[in-house]
Amino acid sequence: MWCVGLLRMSALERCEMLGEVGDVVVGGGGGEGLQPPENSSDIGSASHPQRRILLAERTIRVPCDVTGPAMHGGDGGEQLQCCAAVERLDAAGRPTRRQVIRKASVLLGRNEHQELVLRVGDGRNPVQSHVLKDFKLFAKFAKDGKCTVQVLPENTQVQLSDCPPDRLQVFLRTLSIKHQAWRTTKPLSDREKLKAGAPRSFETISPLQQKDVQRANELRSKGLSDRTNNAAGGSKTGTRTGPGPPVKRPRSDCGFSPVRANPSKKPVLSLPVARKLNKEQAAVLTAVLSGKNVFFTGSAGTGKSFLLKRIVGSLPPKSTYATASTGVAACHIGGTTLHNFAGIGSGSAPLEQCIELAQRPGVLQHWTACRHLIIDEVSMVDAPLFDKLEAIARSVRRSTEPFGGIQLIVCGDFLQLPPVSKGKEKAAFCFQVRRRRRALKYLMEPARSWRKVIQVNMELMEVRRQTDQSFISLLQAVRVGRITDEVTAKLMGSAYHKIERDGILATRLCTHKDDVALTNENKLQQLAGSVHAFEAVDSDPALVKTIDAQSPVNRILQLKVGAQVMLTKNLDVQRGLVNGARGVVVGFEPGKQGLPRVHFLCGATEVLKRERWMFKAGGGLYLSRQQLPLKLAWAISIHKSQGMTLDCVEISLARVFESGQAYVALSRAKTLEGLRVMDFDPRVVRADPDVLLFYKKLRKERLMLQASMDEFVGRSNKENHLR
Ligand SMILES: Nc1ncnc2c1ncn2[C@@H]1O[C@H](COP(=O)(O)OP(=O)(O)OP(=O)(O)O)[C@@H](O)[C@H]1O
Ligand SMILES: [Mg+2]
Repeated sequence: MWCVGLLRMSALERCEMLGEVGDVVVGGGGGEGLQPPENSSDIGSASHPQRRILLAERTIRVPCDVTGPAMHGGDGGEQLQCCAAVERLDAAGRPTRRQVIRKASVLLGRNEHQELVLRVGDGRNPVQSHVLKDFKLFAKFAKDGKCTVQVLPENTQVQLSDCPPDRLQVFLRTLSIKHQAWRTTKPLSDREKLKAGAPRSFETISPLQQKDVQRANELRSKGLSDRTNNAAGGSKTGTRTGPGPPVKRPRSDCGFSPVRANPSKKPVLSLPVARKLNKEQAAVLTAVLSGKNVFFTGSAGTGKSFLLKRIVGSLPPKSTYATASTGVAACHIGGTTLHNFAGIGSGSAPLEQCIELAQRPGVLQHWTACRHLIIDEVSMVDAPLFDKLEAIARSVRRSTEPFGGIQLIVCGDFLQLPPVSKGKEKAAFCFQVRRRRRALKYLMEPARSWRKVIQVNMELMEVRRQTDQSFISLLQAVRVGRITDEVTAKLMGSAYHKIERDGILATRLCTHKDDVALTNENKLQQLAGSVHAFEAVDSDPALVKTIDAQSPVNRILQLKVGAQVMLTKNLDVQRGLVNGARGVVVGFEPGKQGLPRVHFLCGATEVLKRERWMFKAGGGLYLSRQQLPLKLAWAISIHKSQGMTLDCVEISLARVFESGQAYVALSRAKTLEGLRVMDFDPRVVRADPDVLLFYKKLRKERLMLQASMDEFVGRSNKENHLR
């Protein structure tokens, strides 16, 4: 069965295989963790399902190993595609000669003497090989896809840039751990090498395994660490590794988490425990890496934003723009708003004017540099804006291709919040256009640009936010507006849920934002004790409005003991200190800063320090805000809660005004027990009929395609059998 074969195939072979079956090419791995695939023994078994999750247009068979591409031979941490600059340095460390390879292929391997070698090629031929014995690693900007390896005896440095960040981090981990594990073998002297007379060879390094980590750690505990433990990270000034004098302690820049609790007090290296993508998510990543324009959808909590972050980490940063329809959603994926990217203000000006705005210095650079445009929460992007962006892209990029040839990666759930309507007219979703008809007032038709641009539609089915199957089913029913008596009874019954614990009250989700501000202000005022105010430090105070629009934290945060708060950043996922975690302020530290001590529902009590958020502003500008990662959480608006996962919520649905709004509110809760609906009325639950029709059509197309594919697969299986 071809599924078994895939496990042992190279990326290229898999591309060919998939190209044959479904015309989808598997790209490089996305650095999805370093563990061997779970249940790897039964992956190839006959019972393992070949998954097809496409809604329409194409059918992708999910190769069985795409959940952890970084772990598999030929597709993991041993190679990079990026831009490389190789510089010769003089004695003072100044570059004297520089060779730039824009589309470089960088490989990690071993030569005939089993030495670690960094090989830089132009895709076809190796151009340079550097033995990594004594080198410095500058990995501070690994998260931005950049690093430098300085090879000391050669006085050469290799600068890598525009690497997919996730992949670079895996590459650096592999380099560091392999380098340390290699120290168990005594290096040959030049004389010994000559004597050995081995023919020149290069073998790509094997994927990183637990035994490599173990060996590196054993060496550390034997005291060799003084010389070697610095390969783990990097710093501004570089981290020297190799037989030099002891240097700085490692940092965690390239993804290492040196655990400091071991008895010897030495940092321990470990394989990263990155949360793996499930098969559906991995299939989407595969489709994206194949270069297709992809729309993926799925109900609330299926991990769309989680996956988008991985997609961002798997694409070259210089040409990838992560955006979302709202500032809060953009912040979840570390991106910017779509409006900000486009540089066309609100986008309501006529097309010609918008094209002019998009050609302003700084803004034009976004449009020309962009090769991959990511849009999260696309349900809130209206059709005129989408069509306009498509036309702008063609115009400013001087291309007749859809969206000017930019690869579009679009995600969202059209059964959640719709685009904001202007006036009384219902706004059109970006997959439809409004046409005036005589008999009917308006008729929605498929939008021209949506159909022209989107090549692959996929749907994530596995809900990750909730685990209780009956609650998941309840939410699915609400999503499509099918409210049974059982659903009504459960939601009405939730009004009696006691969800307060340890002084932490439920967050009220409000339909209108005025109610939010009022509730939070009043509740804070009602608390006894003095106010502690924390002012943000903004990189550019003149652009406070731009920062406010994208920041998940306010410029001024006022707290008192007893204030209900919510974490706005993932601080420690393992301990439950995640974005949306609920807590209560229990005190303030003594001293000038007076940092707040917060007790969280997960049980942890933490003193919170300022965190930094970075935002991309128009004109290629970066802005930042430093503030405590907290916001008042007596109340938040349903619109602001889109995309969030919340511990304990209280909802009043009486003033719901949008279809999908009730579903968004209810689906923020992780459990039914953590939810209290004050006044449930089945009439407030509405699913937009246009969206239901759109999804129905996509599913129908998928089923038709699947049937024809089944025929094809059945025939080819039979033929194989007969051969
Ligand atoms: N593969 C995964 N492994 C572990 N956790 C996951 C995975 N995928 C998603 N999650 C978790 O599931 C929760 C929901 O994910 P996410 O917010 O990305 O869903 P979503 O589809 O974007 O939801 P919404 O439509 O509400 O925005 C998050 O806590 C996320 O960390
Ligand atoms: Mg999301």
